[in-house]
Amino acid sequence: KPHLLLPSLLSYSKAQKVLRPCPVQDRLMEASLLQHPRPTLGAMVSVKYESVRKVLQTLTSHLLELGGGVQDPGMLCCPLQPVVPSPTVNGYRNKSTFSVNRGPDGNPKTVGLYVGTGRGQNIVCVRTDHMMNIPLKHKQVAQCYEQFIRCSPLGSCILFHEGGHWRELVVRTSQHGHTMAIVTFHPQQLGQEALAAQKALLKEFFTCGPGAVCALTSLYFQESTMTRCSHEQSPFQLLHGEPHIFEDVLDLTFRISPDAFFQVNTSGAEVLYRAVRELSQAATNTVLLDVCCGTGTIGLSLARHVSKVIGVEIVQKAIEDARWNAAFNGISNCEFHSGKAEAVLPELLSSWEDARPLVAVVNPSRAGIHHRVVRAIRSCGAIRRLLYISCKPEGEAMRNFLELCCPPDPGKKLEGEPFAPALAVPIDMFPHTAHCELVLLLTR
Ligand SMILES: C[S@@+](CC[C@H](N)C(=O)[O-])C[C@H]1O[C@@H](n2cnc3c(N)ncnc32)[C@H](O)[C@@H]1O
Repeated sequence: KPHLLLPSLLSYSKAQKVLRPCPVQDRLMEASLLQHPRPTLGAMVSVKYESVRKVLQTLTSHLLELGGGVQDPGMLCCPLQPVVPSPTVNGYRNKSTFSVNRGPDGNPKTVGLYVGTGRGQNIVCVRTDHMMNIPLKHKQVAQCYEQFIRCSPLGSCILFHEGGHWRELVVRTSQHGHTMAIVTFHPQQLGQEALAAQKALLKEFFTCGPGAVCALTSLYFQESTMTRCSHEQSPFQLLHGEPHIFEDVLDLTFRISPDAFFQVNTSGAEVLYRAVRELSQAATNTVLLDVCCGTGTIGLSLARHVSKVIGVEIVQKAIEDARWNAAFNGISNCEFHSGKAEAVLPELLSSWEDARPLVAVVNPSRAGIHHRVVRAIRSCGAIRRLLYISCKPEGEAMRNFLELCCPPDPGKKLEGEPFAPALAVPIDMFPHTAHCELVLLLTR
C-alpha cells in the first residue's frame, strides 16, 4: 500500500505566501510521485545515522579550516553513538498541526498536511489517514474540523489577501487523556458580533454537535492575521474546558499552555532527558543552566540531582508553566527567567561568581541561538560542559557549533577558550520521518 512520507515535505508558511492554484490533474500527479513504498524503520534509522554523520563531517572540515582543534581530517571531530530508538514508534505525536487548503479533489476546505513544494507550486493538502506518527485522536479531531468548516458559510483562508477565515488546527493530547484543540481564524473584516457568532457555532459543534465525539477537554480559538501569533500578539481564547493540558515525564507532571513548546514525542523526550542527565555529569553541587527551557522540562527533570537550575525562555506563558510545574512537583531549587536568552544571559553570566560547576544545556528552536548568547557562554569561564540539543543540526545549529568551537576571534567578539565536540548522540525522536534529534556534547 503506498505511503506518504510527509513531514519533511511540509512547507506551511512558504505555502501560505507563495501557493498558487494549479490544475488539479497536475497536483494529483505530483502527489502520486511523492508516494513511496513504506521504508522499514531500520532503514530509516540508518538514513538518520548517515545524515548525522554528514553533519559531523561538515563540522569537522569547517573546524579544520578554522584551526579549531581538529587533528585528523579523516576522522570525525568526536565519536558518534548509534541512534537511540524511540520507545514509541506509531502514533507517538502528542501535538499535530493541520493546515487548511485545497485537497487533491480541489476542495479548498480540506484539513490535513501539505505534499509538494512551494517552489514547485504543486502543494496539495491531504488528509492524514496514512500518517503513522499521528494518533487516531488527532485524525478524528481533524476530520471533525473539516466537517465543521465544510458546513460553514465562511471560506477557508488560503492566501491572506484573498480573504477567507478558517485556518489551521492544532491538536494536543496527553497520557492523562486530555485533548486540546486550537483553531486559528483570520478575522478579515468581521466585527465583534459576527466573530462571537462563529465562536459560538464552533463551540456548539464540538460540545453538543457532531464534534462532541472528540471529547475535547479544551477548545481554543485564536484570531490571527499573521502566519503565527503569540498569546501577547493575539490571545488564545478559551471557548470550552480547561485552560491547560497536563503531561507526565519521568515521574513529573507538567502543565502546558496552548502556546508553550513541549516535545512532540513524550516517551522520546524521556529518553532525551535521561541522556542529558547522563551527559551533563550533573552532581549535587552543579548549577544547571537550561537555555530555551520551554515549560522547564529539562531543568526540572534534573533538579533533584543538582544544586540549582536556572531556566531562560522567551514565551511568557511557558515560563509561567515552568514556575507552576516546579511548585506542583515540590521542586524549590529552580529559578525561571522570562525573556530572550540574548537579553537575559549576557547580564546573568557576565557577573557570574558562583564557585559551583556550571553546566549549560541549550535547546533552541530551529533558528539556533543568537550570537550574543554564544558570546556570553564562551566568555563565562565557569561553563566547562555544554550540551547543545538540536532537531535540525544541519541548519543554524551548525553556525552555533562553529561559533562555540572556533579559536578566539576578536573581530566577531568571540572570546574565551573554545569548546571542542566530545560526543554526538542522535536520538530518534521522530520515527517515520527523516528528522533526528542530536545531542552534541561540547567541553573545554
Ligand atoms: C526546541 S524548544 C525546547 C524547549 C525545552 N527545552 C523542552 O525540551 O521542552 C525551544 C524553545 O526555545 C524557545 N525560544 C526560542 N527563541 C528563544 C530566545 N531567543 N530566547 C529564549 N527562548 C527562546 C522557544 O519558545 C521554545 O520553548
